Amino acid sequence: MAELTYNEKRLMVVLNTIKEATPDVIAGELNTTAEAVVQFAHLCAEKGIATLERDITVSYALTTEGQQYVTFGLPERQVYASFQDEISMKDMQAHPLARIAIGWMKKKGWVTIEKGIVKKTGEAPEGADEVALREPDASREGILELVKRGLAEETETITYRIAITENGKALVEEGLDLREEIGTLTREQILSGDWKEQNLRRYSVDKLPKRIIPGKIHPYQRLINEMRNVLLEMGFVEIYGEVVQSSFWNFDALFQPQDHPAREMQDTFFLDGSSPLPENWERVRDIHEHGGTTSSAGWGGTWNPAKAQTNVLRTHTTGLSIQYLKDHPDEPVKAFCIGRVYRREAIDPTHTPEFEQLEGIVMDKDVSFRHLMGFLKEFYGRMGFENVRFRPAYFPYTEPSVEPEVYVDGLGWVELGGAGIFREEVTDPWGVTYPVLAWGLGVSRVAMLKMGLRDLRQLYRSDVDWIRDTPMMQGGRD
Ligand SMILES: N[C@@H](Cc1ccccc1)C(=O)O
Repeated sequence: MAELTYNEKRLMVVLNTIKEATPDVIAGELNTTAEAVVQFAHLCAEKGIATLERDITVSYALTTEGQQYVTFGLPERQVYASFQDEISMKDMQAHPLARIAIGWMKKKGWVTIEKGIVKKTGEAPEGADEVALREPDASREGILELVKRGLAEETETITYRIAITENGKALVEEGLDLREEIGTLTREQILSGDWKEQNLRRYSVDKLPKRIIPGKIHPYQRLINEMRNVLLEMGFVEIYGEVVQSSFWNFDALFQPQDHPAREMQDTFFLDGSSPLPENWERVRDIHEHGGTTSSAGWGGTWNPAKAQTNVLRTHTTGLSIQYLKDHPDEPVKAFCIGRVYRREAIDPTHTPEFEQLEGIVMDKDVSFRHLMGFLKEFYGRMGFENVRFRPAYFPYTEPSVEPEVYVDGLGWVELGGAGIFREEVTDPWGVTYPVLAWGLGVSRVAMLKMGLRDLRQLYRSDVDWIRDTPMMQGGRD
């Protein structure tokens, strides 16, 4: 049998003398609370040395309203007694209890009502409810009737009886070590060797504790926080922006031609509203039409301001970078943004119409493509991707453009975003003259790789088991 705790032993000693008692009585003996006694008894009962019987008794008491009727009777009885054989409804209504009484008198068959006259039927025997009003425990049927009417209330009392079993008696007869238990040792007790004399509380080291499920940050949010910290540590400032953007900032300012396929309905969520164009929008128009004051030839054709005003759910965060540059045209600029973007994608394991992007820009005198690759290597390295390489790519707003790839064990090289140096067509309208390194990446893709997910949708489901079981990432920080 498992060791008894000090408290269980004390309980057993008391039980051995009194054999059986309520928790209150034992609590008095042990100088503790009845609740504690029930708990000790429960543990002893599990060991078969005591029994714990639980008894629920239901009792009834009148409510304040019920008490008001004890002396003169229920409302229907009082009103019934207030007239002879019959009374007009109108006269009866003068009685303060008439409103409650009328329905009950009818229901109980004491009266009939015809043409505004209330007539006694001749019989109005005392009901079980009236008996219960006098003596709440006399009639169960009656008291339940009163409970229904809110005139009485039910209260449950739980009583316990604790008794000793034969095994329990035998155990106490054998003798129990009743020295007080201690759970901690002092330095003195250890030095003096006194600990050997102490009755140490036993701990079961092979028992698994109950699983504790504390609140924790969602694994995806943790990763986002981690990325944010990496960039803050690298000296970037965070920028924020609206989810709803004008086509102007989402596309035109980034030198995406107005007939670019990405601007089609099937790729972008277009909204009903529109936004006014910013100051100097004409420069963007000129760039598109003929290159404006830059060395560019532009896209040609006529640029349509109405098209640029149409609102969209942002398809990338790059529109925020260019707006930030417009407001901060002087070097140096090191800024990043983490935000949700929207694309009209069919949902499958690797595509969702909403996902997060991380975007960064660096603008300074003499920064070059090598710096861009250096920044990206540094960032990916801090995110745990040691091997990074770059493949040539195309974006309408950068030149040169690359797609960084990271090496992932088991998967090989995985594309992880886009990067490049903003074209003059993008920077010139806002008076930005130094080179701007720009890059963006899909945060959810990084999450898939880091968490080994096969299905991107897992990040957005409220799957509490997955959230609980996903460990805090290695090297992850808050
Ligand atoms: N906006 C690009 C990423 C990018 C950002 C900045 C420069 C170049 C590319 C995308 O959505 O994929």
